[in-house]
Amino acid sequence: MRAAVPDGTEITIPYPCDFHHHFRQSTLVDATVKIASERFQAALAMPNTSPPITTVELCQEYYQKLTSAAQAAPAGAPNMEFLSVLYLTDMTTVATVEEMVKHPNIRGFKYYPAGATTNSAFGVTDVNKLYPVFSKMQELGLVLCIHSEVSRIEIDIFDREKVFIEEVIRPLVKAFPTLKIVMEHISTSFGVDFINEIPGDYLKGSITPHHLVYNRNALLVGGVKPHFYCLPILKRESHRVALLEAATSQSGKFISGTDSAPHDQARKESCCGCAGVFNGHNAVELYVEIFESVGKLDALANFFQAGKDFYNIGGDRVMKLRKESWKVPETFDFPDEENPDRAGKLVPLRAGEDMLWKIV
Ligand SMILES: NC(=O)N[C@@H](CC(=O)O)C(=O)O
Repeated sequence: MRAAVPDGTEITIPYPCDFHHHFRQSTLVDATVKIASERFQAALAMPNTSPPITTVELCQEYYQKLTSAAQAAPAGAPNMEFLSVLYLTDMTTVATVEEMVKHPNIRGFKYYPAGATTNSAFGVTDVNKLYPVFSKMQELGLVLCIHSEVSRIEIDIFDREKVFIEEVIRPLVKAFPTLKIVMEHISTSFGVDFINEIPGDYLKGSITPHHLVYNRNALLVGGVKPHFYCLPILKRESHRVALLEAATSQSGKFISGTDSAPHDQARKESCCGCAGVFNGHNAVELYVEIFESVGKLDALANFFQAGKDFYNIGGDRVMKLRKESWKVPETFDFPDEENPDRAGKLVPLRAGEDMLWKIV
């Protein structure tokens, strides 16, 4: 254990961005945007809404909705920037790539293997058919964000990232060496090793706070804890340690992406609970806390800046944080998306527990 810095210590970091955020749709948007705007200069909005954002038109409608919500938010950053990605399907065409590049907020595609996670039923079933799309993306400098897990039922849930790397990503990177790719929310040492192995600046890995702080014991020891269930699923301790070494390595290959994924409490605490951790309210503070725990506060700047450089987010805004504890609420009251007349609740990550760092 490293010596912790004393209470009251202040640090300054590049204003964080979140390169993987689920704002959801309908009644949740105002609340998720308000919370995110208190912490992030820019956020990449995930397109696995219901219905999914598969066209430029749907994307721009959603972008307007997010932007209006940020402007209406009483606190935080009214200038918060939203980056958009379209949901890649088997039907996506080269013409769509040519159209989307005309809109500066649209940065690329999100590739969900069909069946891999929440609202991924319209995702990709045959990656080879999309090679012409990737070729055009490479030519135009768009980003391919990938949920890097196979979804075949015979593959163990803890092995899905490892298998996907060999079956899909390695051939993809070989075929398109200058296509900008983000392996999102990597969860294993296999993801870390693969990203480190590929030279150049075209392949990045985003890492969530929960994969840095928790291993699968948080989910499974002492009873099943559904609020720690997410995809990719939390892995064993050696993988968490590898992720933390990667995030703090200052290599510029690993970037911030919270995967804040709110689901109503009733749907999480269920006999078939859905995947997703809600951390939009404390993600930055968690990154700081875990970097501090290994004596690597100095590496925060590289971690946050690497993603901003990759996605060309300019500006020299900074964020100050102080070592000062505060308590995370037990729940947040949110309208229920599926039944707006019902008062929904979200259970945040670290519900009822203390955080060690506070945004000044
Ligand atoms: N991470 C999750 O467990 N869930 C995400 C989808 C995703 O990013 O995989 C969601 O939309 O709920």
